[in-house]
Amino acid sequence: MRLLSFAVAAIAAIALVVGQQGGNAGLIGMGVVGLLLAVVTFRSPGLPFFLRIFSGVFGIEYVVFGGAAMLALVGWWPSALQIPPIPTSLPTTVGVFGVLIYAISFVPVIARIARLASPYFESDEITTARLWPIGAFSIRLGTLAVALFTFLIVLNQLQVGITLRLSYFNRDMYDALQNKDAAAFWYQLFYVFCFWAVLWVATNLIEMFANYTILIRWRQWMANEYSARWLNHATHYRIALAGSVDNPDQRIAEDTRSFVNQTYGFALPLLSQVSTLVSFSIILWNIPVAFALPGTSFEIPGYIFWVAFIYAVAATWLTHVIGRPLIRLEFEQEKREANFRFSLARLREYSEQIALMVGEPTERGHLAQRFGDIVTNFYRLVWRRLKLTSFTLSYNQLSVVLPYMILAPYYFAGTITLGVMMQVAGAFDRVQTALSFIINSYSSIASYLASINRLTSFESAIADAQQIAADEAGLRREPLTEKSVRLGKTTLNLPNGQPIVRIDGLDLGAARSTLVIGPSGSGKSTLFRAIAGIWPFGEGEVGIPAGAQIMLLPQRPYLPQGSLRAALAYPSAEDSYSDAEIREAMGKVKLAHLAERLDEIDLWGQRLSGGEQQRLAFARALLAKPDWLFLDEATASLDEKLEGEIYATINAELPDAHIVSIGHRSTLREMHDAIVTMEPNEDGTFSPTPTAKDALATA
Ligand SMILES: Nc1ncnc2c1ncn2[C@@H]1O[C@H](COP(=O)(O)OP(=O)(O)OP(=O)(O)O)[C@@H](O)[C@H]1O
Repeated sequence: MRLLSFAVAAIAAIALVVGQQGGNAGLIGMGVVGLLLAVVTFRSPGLPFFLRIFSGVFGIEYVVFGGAAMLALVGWWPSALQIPPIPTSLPTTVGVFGVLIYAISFVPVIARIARLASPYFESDEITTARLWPIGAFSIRLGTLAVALFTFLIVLNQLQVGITLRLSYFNRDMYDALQNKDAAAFWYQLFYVFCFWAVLWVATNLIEMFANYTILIRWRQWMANEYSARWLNHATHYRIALAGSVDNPDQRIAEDTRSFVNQTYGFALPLLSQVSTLVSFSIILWNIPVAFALPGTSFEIPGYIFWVAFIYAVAATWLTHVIGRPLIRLEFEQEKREANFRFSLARLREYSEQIALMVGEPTERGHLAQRFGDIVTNFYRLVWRRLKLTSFTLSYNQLSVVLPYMILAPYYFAGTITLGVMMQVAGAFDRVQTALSFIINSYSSIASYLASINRLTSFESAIADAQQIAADEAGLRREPLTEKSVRLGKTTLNLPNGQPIVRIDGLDLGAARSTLVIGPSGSGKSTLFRAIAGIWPFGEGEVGIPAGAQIMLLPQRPYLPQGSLRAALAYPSAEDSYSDAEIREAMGKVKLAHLAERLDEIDLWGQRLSGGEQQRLAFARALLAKPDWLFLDEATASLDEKLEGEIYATINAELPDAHIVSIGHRSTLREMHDAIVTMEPNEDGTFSPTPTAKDALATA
């Protein structure tokens, strides 16, 4: 912050010194200083964190660069566009300084936007772009994004220039009308207006296309990036365990979309508003109307400018006060909408179970309650928006007449012409709209900020989940050189820290097959989750044979959307196995009757019986040939005879694999070489303890 304030102060001081001497040269000087600053800050890795955080699209260098280029341009333009030079006296510097401070008040939000946006603009991925007349070419994604964005900024600035030029057309046209000068009037209309108006339309169309292109590219990248991070290292599971964020699906689908759309919908207008502000302020500043402070002969320099400035700043502040609760309300609204959608999706998923239980009335009540939540918050939102709109509407109405109220006395006294009065009214409107940009877009800013908050908290939840995984003090997975799964002194906890399983040493490699038994809720599945590496809560070490392939079959297998072949090959790709391999595996797990439907696309999770789904999971194991196979009640839906046959098949087909099962049936004991029982401890936890088969038989 200190560095930024220093930069602003430096620009202002240089403007003051050089500006006092050199008029337009002063502005060009400011521009040059700004450009230098931009070049220095441009992604220098050695810079302090505060400056580097801005090295994305909204990087401070871009803001400084944009501002500087604009000042240099304004300094140069007067001769080209007949704009009077900006006065370079002390009040001007104070004014410039004030506007910059005003802009800096947005820094904290900009910092958060930058954090979310910069990875895209720094991406090293290579992509294909198409540009007329060159055609397709390869380019770094980040470079393309920066190029497109820069192009949009330039276009945007050009549009501000055109508006500025049109304000002079406005003045000249009204003056021609007042002077009844028909030739000048038609000249203005045909030669001046037509040219600039055509250019205006053309730039808008080009901007629109470039805008949509970057929007969809950015959104695609963000959705891919968030999905990847969410799926990486079972982060999605850990986030759900920790319960730290609601509806991650909404964040990946909805919030990335609104973030990208609104970043553009907000950033580019913001930039053009700043340029508009500077250029039209110059017009206002130079209006030859004087206002002496009452009782003195001191005339306020740039009187009209100050009226517009103070009027807009005061209104912006009021809008902020009235509209601030909208941010929280918008956040809440998004959350409630997502909850409602999620309830509907769950209903669809568990449709059969609900229909069997005749749970529809309860579900209807549930849905009505969820929608009721939406409505309650919606009314709060509407009420707050009404309050805000009543203020902004009144404000906008007053803004139409205010400049005329101020200028009319000067017009009637003959100090200014009709053309000047019309131009000033236009300029006043533009300056105060630019300054009160927030006023007119507070509702959309509120939902934008809500999206930013949701994405930021999603990012930190992902980071937290990854931190737990990497936490040295927690549960660690260690690669072992020998072929064994071994746990030393280890404790497994619930997410709230309460211990559930204490292990004093457990070697699952001692026998080829081991059965884990114990009371329900004693932590058998949690033990498997810890071995699989998805349970992060606890302390100690879980030794896993290095390079070994471990497969875990749960009681309810997951069947992805798509063909039966894809379900069988999962988690490998659909075409990973030959047709013959798949059919053979199906035959071995007694699913031959489904072989003809391999390429049928269906909701297989709802089509197949529980037992068929479990056998399908065994076919997966036969195809994948893991070194270790963990079966968590994976045969619970099969009758005892079929269960015995499946175990026999697995033993025959995967003779080198270690098998560890959880199961309650006593018949399972015969199919395993060793038994581990979850024995209760005095503190309510359970400990896996090797048990002799004979002891169980006599017990
Ligand atoms: N995500 C979670 N959050 C809080 N508690 C959990 C979570 N997962 C499991 N538990 C609790 O941990 C305990 C052990 O659960 P686990 O599923 O490991 O038991 P289990 O021995 O496999 O039971 P069962 O034989 O009934 O399948 C249970 O009391 C369960 O309620």
